[in-house]
Amino acid sequence: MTDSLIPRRAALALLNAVTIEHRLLSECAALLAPLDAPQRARAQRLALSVLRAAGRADRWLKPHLKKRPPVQVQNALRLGVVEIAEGAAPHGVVNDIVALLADSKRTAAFAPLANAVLRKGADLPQQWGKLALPQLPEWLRGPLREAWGNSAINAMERAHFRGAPLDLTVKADAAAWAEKLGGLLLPTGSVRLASAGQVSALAGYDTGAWWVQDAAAALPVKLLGDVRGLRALDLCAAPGGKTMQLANAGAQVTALDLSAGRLGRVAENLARTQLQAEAVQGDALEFATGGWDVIVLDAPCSATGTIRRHPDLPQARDGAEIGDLIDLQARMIDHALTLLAPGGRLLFCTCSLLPDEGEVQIEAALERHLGLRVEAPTAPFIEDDWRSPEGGLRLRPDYWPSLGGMDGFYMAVLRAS
Ligand SMILES: C[S@@+](CC[C@H](N)C(=O)[O-])C[C@H]1O[C@@H](n2cnc3c(N)ncnc32)[C@H](O)[C@@H]1O
Repeated sequence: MTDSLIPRRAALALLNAVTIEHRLLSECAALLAPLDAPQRARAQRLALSVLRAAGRADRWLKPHLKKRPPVQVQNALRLGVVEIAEGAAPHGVVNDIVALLADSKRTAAFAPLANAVLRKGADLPQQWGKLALPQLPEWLRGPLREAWGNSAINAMERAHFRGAPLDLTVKADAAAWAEKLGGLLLPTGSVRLASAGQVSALAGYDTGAWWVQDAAAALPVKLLGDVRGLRALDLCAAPGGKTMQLANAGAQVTALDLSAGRLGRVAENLARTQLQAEAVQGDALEFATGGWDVIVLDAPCSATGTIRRHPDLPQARDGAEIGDLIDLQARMIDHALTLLAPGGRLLFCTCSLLPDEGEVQIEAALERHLGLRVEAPTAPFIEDDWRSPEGGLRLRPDYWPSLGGMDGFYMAVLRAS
């Protein structure tokens, strides 16, 4: 097998797993296991590019196909179109796509069609930018349109298509690290790198000077202000981004997570960054130790705010689990409130774009709990249009367009009377 065919074959397997079996890329590690590290990275990059651009590739393909072929074939064609559009040598791409299709009984009959169609793509690099942006699937587009309106959706889709830079949360002296790594110091204190390559090869990784965390994901803990010496419970902690922020800011932290495997990642991250926290495996709904000054509830959610990093999500999921997640978030809020010390604060956040997992969740909690109030955050870097009426912050991928965007997030600090 040629060098180029191996990652292309693996990328196609990933695309089929996402679009046919509805698995997330994070659940497909086994498909990449036989590849060496550079091939694995290349296959992942290809799959991500194609998932991001699938709608645009389909638009280009449509006039060249009498009817839509089976999904495996469509995925192979998408792979070819996106690679050629992004500047790969068309001849090599076409040969490999034809070989991949010819290799399987189920798709072999389509190899000549792929050959004929992809050979028409020589001017794809020139045409690509003129084709309409890929759209989110309707299960997500509908509720988002209702919440934020059409022009916001278009802006979010543009941000999703652009993808995401690499953001770091730095333990100390972010400005110096931004300079050292050739990155940008963001207004909120995160360091942003345009293109990172291999993260573990960057300066400061081995010494634990920073960890990877989107700028939006780093914001909730910053809203808590000075937490030195406070007893802090991170109820859904893994992989530990917020635990590390709390520990680095001087809180005494307990990090809880349901998943033992994911809690292992918290331990690894703490060890690398030489930060201290007690790690506990358990269910947030059953955790009974109270008296916390601060509780962070970064609740399980639809993760729809992370689509620019995870373009597999809209295709692998269909929104069916969101009702259960909303119910779980409400029960977690109610239970967390019982664990606070008098005057303690609950920081609720989700990486969701859906108000039902953010603003509406907080409005409902305020109705259920008399005396509960939202503390409007005061940090100087907060922009006016981030504030939502109930007192929380709404972040969206289309914000900070000139800086490279941010993940979608919702956050609110609650104080019980
Ligand atoms: C959004 S992630 C948390 C990200 C983390 N706070 C960070 O900043 O790195 C949600 C986490 O909730 C955990 N989780 C889900 N259900 C849980 C439960 N009932 N109790 C505790 N943790 C739970 C998941 O295992 C997952 O690690």
